[in-house]
Amino acid sequence: MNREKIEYEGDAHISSSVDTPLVKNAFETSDNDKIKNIQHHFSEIMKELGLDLTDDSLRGTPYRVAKMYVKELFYGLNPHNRPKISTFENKYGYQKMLVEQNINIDSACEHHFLPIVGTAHVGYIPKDKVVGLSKINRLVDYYSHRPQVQERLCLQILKDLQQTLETKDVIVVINAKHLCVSSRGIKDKSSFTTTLEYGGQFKEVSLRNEFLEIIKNDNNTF
Ligand SMILES: Nc1nc2c(ncn2[C@@H]2O[C@H](COP(=O)(O)OP(=O)(O)OP(=O)(O)O)[C@@H](O)[C@H]2O)c(=O)[nH]1
Ligand SMILES: [Zn+2]
Repeated sequence: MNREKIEYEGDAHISSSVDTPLVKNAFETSDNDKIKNIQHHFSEIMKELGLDLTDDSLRGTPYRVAKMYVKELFYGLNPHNRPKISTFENKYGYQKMLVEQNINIDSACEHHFLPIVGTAHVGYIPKDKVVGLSKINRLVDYYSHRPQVQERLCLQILKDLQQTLETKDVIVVINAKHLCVSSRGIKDKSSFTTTLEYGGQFKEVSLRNEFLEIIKNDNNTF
């Protein structure tokens, strides 16, 4: 069996209080073994539901679901998958706000394992470092691909960017729809959830309002 030992030390870039809660040995099992184990358990769930696993359309589903969990939906649980964030010296001396808007959010609710879909908007005021634009989107994607609650997702993105950019002057807004609210339970199709977290200069109402004015045309259709 191909086992690789990976020491999980939490998200090196964020404080432990906003780490995703994981059991200590979460990364002692290789991806391949995780897929094999989840495949087994998911086929038991399907059988329990009365589904015929000899049917050619259903036969591959336990493997498909297992691979999707480990490699696609929850790849962000593995700290080795954190994107490499290249930063550059702020040679041009840009000192105003930079806003990366309408970043796609594809996440999953940790209470029901149902999708959370929406958009994130990230603003920051550079000090000595600027970041490659796409890296902000990549970081949002990484933290989204875990079982999440929206509040923690917002904080994880904020803390990581504050650490990476060496400035507290960061703001993160997420607008998202939770399928656990819209497609089951209360089945409210119209509501969505907004979270915002910020630090440094964004504690000032006027700067925060400037940011909120810039993002107000969020053309989110969910
Ligand atoms: N704060 C927060 N709550 C969330 C998030 N995603 C889902 N939830 C909520 O988690 C709660 C779980 O509540 P429970 O009462 O344990 O579960 P439930 O019986 O399925 O709840 P209902 O959805 O009301 O049927 C629900 O109210 C969800 O709406 C999130 O990102 N943040
Ligand atoms: Zn949920």
